[in-house]
Amino acid sequence: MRTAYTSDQIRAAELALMAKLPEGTLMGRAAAGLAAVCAGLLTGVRGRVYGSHVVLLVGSGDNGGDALYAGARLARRGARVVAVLAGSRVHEGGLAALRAVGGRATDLRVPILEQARELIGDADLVVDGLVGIGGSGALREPYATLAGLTAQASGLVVAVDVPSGVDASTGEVDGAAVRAQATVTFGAYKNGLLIDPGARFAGAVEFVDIGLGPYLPDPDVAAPTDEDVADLLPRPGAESDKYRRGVVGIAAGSDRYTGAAVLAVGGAVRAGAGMVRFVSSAEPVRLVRARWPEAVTTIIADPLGADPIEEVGRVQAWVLGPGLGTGAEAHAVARAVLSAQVPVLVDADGLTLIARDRGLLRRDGPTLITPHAGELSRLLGVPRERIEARRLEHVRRAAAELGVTVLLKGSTTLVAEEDRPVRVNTTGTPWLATGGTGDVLAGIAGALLAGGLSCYDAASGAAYVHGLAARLAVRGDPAGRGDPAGRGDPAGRGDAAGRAEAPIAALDVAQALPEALRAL
Ligand SMILES: NC(=O)C1=CN([C@@H]2O[C@H](COP(=O)(O)OP(=O)(O)OC[C@H]3O[C@@H](n4cnc5c(N)ncnc54)[C@H](OP(=O)(O)O)[C@@H]3O)[C@@H](O)[C@H]2O)[C@@H](O)CC1
Ligand SMILES: [K+]
Repeated sequence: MRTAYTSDQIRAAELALMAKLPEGTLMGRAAAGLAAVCAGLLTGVRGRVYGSHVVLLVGSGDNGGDALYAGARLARRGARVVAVLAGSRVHEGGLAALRAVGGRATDLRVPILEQARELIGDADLVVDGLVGIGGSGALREPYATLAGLTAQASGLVVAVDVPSGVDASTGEVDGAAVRAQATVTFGAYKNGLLIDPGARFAGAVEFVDIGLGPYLPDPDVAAPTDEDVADLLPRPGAESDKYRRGVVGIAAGSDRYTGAAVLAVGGAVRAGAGMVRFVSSAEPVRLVRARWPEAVTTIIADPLGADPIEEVGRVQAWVLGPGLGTGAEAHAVARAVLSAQVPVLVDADGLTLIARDRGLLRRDGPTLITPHAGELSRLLGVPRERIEARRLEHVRRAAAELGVTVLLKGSTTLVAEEDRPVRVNTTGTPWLATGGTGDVLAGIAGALLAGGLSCYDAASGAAYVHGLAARLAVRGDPAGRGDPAGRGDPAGRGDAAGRAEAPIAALDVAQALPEALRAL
């Protein structure tokens, strides 16, 4: 599990560790790690460090100090290093170290932005040491303009600890921020490096161990890895039969919306459900039977009757909602499904129904909801843009207010449950933003719930394999990866290895699931 922390958590751990070490030790470790990463990148691009132009953007705190000491190390290897002193103060020790090895600082008599514009444009490497975990709120001037100027850099941009302008604790970006190709982070991951929009600004994250590990508390956020997900996925044993592997019921589709049902059933079948029981009206049942003969289907004879799902037989978990519709009949089906005591996943139209009738959530079994920002907006009465900008805050709020497990879909999918670290999904690709992929995800998570996983594990496991399958489908990449940042290219142009990407349809994701599961 890759764990991440808030600024306050990191600071407390640093204080405890610092108390045991001579002054300056931690900054020394941080700067050495930062310089090593920068040297490696420069060597990769130019063949050597010697003679390269390096510009340090230096704020008034220790983040600037790290940049200065790292700059001194690069200057010792022959780089031409200039520090842009942007703050009212500067880390004196760092500046002295840089000057001692021939590094320069900007002339304080000439307007800083004038000098910076030219320097940044010509640099092989810009090191962003404006603010780190001490930053709060939108960047003030001149930092904001300097951060904006890095977008015009023709060379590499490397952020120190966290890109300036990204809130390290939340990933929120309020105004200008540095967009880095790489971020060198010290001691532990910060939440903002994993959660969008901040994560998009960080580029590839390089971790430098400064010995903080034993002093860190329980994490605030955690990102499962291949091994974590492989460990939690149910695997059939010799004793398994279809019932023990888990029967998932899917109540989805309507005569008007049939595709969502086919996709949700596909997700469940391909993710390894022991059996899928599909229940709906006649037309979706006909189409599901045609596409997935594995599913056992039931046509609801009387949606408004006493128990519309009475005929369905035993299931260990339900998926409710994709394409279900939002009328009186859909509401009656939702009420019947939610009155079962097994885990229920609520998605799509099911979310519209519970937004209108919160009483549906008062139930005995565990509930997992899987909204995107728009659906969560209706559930919480908060504008969609606000949710997109503050994903961590709102996924937690939804879990607390609704008393359910929440999977918030989007560019970084988050899973929240009260009193647990928020799980962040690191697989996926921007190509997943296409109709129907959410229905496949619901089917996968339903299969995992029926297989006995908790809502928390089923949601994060499903998001992970769904994202891996999507990458496979997009790239034809047998390992489903090939991207050092572990993320798709935000511009959707291709991964770091230059493999071409192609658009995918939701069914492609379902079809790629077995290969994704094999790759784990
Ligand atoms: N502690 C450790 O053991 C280690 C810490 N390490 C490093 O220290 C970093 C933390 O250093 P830090 O605490 O000095 O804060 P930092 O991030 O440099 O920024 C503080 C200054 O920024 C300013 N400022 C704030 N918000 C702003 C805004 N919106 N817009 C503009 N300015 C803003 C504010 O300036 P002021 O307003 O006071 O002039 C404030 O003084 C950490 O990220 C890591 O890199 C490593 O060396 C490893 C060991
Ligand atoms: K920074």
